[in-house]
Amino acid sequence: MTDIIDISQTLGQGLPVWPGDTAFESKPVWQIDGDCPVTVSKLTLSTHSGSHADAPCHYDPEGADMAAVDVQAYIGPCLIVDVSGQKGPVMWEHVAEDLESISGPLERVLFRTFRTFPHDHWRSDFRAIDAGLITALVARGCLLIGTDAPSLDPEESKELPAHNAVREAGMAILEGLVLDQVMPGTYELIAPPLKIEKADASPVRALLRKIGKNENTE
Ligand SMILES: Nc1ccccc1C(=O)C[C@H](N)C(=O)O
Ligand SMILES: [Zn+2]
Ligand SMILES: [Zn+2]
Repeated sequence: MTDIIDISQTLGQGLPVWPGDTAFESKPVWQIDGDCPVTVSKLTLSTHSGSHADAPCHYDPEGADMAAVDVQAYIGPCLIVDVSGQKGPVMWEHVAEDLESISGPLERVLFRTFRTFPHDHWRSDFRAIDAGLITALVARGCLLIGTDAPSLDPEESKELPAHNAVREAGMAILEGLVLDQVMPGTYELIAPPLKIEKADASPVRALLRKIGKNENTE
């Protein structure tokens, strides 16, 4: 039985995207036929398509692009926390008990906010992460915050408090993860972004490897 869990959305036609953003499209430029030995396609997509990493330049005009971020943040031990039973923004008090039970540094934390991930429709009412929770995670040595929601902040937010708390701490961000089949617990995260110059985000193939004591570890 594999110890790898794929927590990535599938990028394909009809992928739900941020209202007004670029729809995902894959079109062949060459196709295998009598004269042509290969198929080569052209992808058209938003940098924030599906499961993706934000680059600092997405929310900070002076921020680094995707080619300049430290890839180490996206690989290493992580904690999966299930907050799908609560409503509204994810607050420190919702997760204090889970996190305080973990001794040592909490380098990466991924939050499951959906009971069932909306693979085929956009959910504008997704749950944001409260900026105070991010500040509390930074105090615990957190390098990366991840969520199954398409953003850390509410869809209509203009102030982006959560992204700004991340900016101040220099944390890494993963959004659009698929966590509804994952038991809470400790795993190894493997989710490096593509090295794209001038990009404000990059799709990732996000994977978890079972390592720690989880309810589902044999
Ligand atoms: N595509 C967009 C278009 C306009 C405003 C936001 C988005 C986002 O995708 C949000 C992004 N995922 C974020 O990091 O919050
Ligand atoms: Zn994003
Ligand atoms: Zn974001």
